[in-house]
Amino acid sequence: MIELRDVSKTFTLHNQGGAVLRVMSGATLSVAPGECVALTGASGSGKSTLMRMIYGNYRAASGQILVDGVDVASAEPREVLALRRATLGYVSQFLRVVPRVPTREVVAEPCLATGLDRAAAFARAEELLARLNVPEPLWQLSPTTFSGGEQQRVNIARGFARTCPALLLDEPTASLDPVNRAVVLDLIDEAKASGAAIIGIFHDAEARARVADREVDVTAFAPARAA
Ligand SMILES: Nc1ncnc2c1ncn2[C@@H]1O[C@H](COP(=O)(O)OP(=O)(O)OP(=O)(O)O)[C@@H](O)[C@H]1O
Repeated sequence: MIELRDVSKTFTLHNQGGAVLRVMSGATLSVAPGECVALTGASGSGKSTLMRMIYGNYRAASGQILVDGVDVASAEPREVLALRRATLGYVSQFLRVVPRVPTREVVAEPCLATGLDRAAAFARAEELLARLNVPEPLWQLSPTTFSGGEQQRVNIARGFARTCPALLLDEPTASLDPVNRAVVLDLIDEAKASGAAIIGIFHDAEARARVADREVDVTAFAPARAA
């Protein structure tokens, strides 16, 4: 479902004299449906960069990044957007809040975008908000004024609202209390059981051990130093 072939990445810092940073080369990785792979490696080794390349936020310098057969590395922006709508989900730690949109709708939106009818999309949103202990009186309000933890749980509810065949998780349990952390781990298990191919960054070692089938150390993809 997710397959990386010989992917490399360089950053060109235009505002710093055009300095070129080579951060990755030869990244090769394959994740099957129902499998969860945890990215590991020291800080700065490229875990987030790899994830952002798969989601299409960063452009790979070379190589192929196949998600459900679409090569994100060479796809047009509109193809990447279509892939995100239908196939590829991303759960980060932070919610991008759109003012005036009520929480219930923020969570239901990915389901509505895939054509689910409103009643079913809102029912799913409410189920997730309840499971993640977001108080019901808040559901009709925009999450703009919510606490950090409430916004994070709204974001997780949104990320798991629809069943994505491919799912990227960036620290999904970071700074959650034990009860909500357990809910998130259950949601990950459920996504796996429904066939999602998952790549995650989990600094929480216990969470990683519980949900990951395999670990991939991205340090192995560090570019060889020039002589
Ligand atoms: N937008 C960017 N522009 C320039 N360099 C970047 C950019 N994003 C990341 N880098 C560089 O790429 C390297 C990998 O960073 P990345 O954030 O992917 O590491 P990480 O393994 O996720 O680290 P951490 O565990 O600390 O979050 C770092 O050296 C970083 O400075």
